[in-house]
Amino acid sequence: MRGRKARRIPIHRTLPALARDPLRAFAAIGRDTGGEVVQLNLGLHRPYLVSRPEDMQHVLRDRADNYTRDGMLWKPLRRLFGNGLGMDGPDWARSRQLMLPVFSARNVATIMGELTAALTEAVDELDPYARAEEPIDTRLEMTRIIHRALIRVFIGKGMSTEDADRLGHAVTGGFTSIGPRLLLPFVPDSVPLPGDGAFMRAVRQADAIVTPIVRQRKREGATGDDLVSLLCRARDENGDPLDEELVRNDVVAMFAGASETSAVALTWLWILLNDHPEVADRVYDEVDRVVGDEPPGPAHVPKLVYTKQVLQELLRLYPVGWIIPRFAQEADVVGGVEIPAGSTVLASPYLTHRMERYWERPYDFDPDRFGPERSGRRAPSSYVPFGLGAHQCLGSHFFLVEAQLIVAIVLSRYRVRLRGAAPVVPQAAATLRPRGKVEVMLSYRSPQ
Ligand code: HEM
Repeated sequence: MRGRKARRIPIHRTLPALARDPLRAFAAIGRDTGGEVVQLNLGLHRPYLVSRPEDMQHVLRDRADNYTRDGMLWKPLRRLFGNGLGMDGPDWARSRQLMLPVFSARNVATIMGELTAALTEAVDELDPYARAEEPIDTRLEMTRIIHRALIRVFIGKGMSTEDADRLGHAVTGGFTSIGPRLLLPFVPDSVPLPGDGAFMRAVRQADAIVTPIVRQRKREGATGDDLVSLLCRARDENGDPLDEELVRNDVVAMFAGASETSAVALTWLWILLNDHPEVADRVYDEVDRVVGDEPPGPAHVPKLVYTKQVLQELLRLYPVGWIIPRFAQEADVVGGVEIPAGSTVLASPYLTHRMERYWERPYDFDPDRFGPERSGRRAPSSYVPFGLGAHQCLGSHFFLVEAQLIVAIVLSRYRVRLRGAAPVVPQAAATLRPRGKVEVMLSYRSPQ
């Protein structure tokens, strides 16, 4: 099968613009090319950019065997995740198979009570800020709340809240410090780059926290139904238990996949509600109507319909996983364009979600797009915040349920206002996050 050579977006156009404001440059390329597969000329590094729904399907789903997690992003991350869930190959396939039931809608329903308790206790810790009328650092607090939930429902006993926070910092530190290796994927591991030391410290810290828990769980017989026990009890194709390192790798990969993404998405939430008061009013009204004077809990989740639409639209406009890099093992043709073996392919949900062909007024924040009347008209794979195909996010349902609960718990107690008047702009790092610190003020909605 032959295709045409990719149109090259030249270095003088891409590099300065990408360095100044990668997202704006990215969006402009997407607009100009109408979703055609193009090659970015970044000097030594020349990745292919993919965004049309059918091309996303090809790369991430239909030919997932050819487009693997290697090269850009994944090569440096391998040192943190090791083999297993965070990577590719037989260890990944086994771990994914093992973990699928944990993330099923049925299992998420059974852990929802525990999840609500963990989230409610974590939100309680915001009370002193509301009483003292002091701002909270949204990203830090959302991260803390998410860590509390993750340890309670997935890791079980054995990890203290301090260790969960330290593991979270290690993972976030790991993601931040691999920045230079992300930008310079052609530099061999043997050549030191800034950030390497911090990254390796993060890897050692993750080991020091998770490995003793795995050892202890194995010693005690791993009878619980948390994720660590499940992995400790699992057998490989020869009937042997998974080794300690593989269990450690899967726990770190799950924690990393769940915490940074969820915390960043929930930070965007308060910004968007602040910028769109008419949407915020509807969310407050829905929480009041559905939850009333009861403590928010699992029974309310299916009724928080508009809240879910807001979360879905938030992930359309700001897909936290804005690019999903892959490495072409063999030559292929995508969207009529030749992809040589060994190329980096960047599948970009950020661009897919901004294509006018699939989205009316794509730059507007409009949660009604996800209402029952308009959802049915959506083209397949035009909404991909959780990826697609073989590696599609395991935690997407869990995230939406968790976020609906957080919104219900927070908004039934407090009115949330963003501090400062300057508009918040996105920053493209390993995740698509708001640039700088985002602070909010909480005030009680009813007298205390
Ligand atoms: C806003 C929240 C989230 C977003 C935007 C998100 C996004 C994604 C994306 C785009 C992928 C695909 C990566 C790829 O194809 O290489 C992915 C994979 C994954 N996510 Fe999520 N995620 C979120 C929350 C979660 C949560 C809460 C969990 C777990 C509790 C989780 C666990 C995972 C795992 C384990 C994978 C790897 C699956 C595999 O490789 O087979 N994610 N996520």
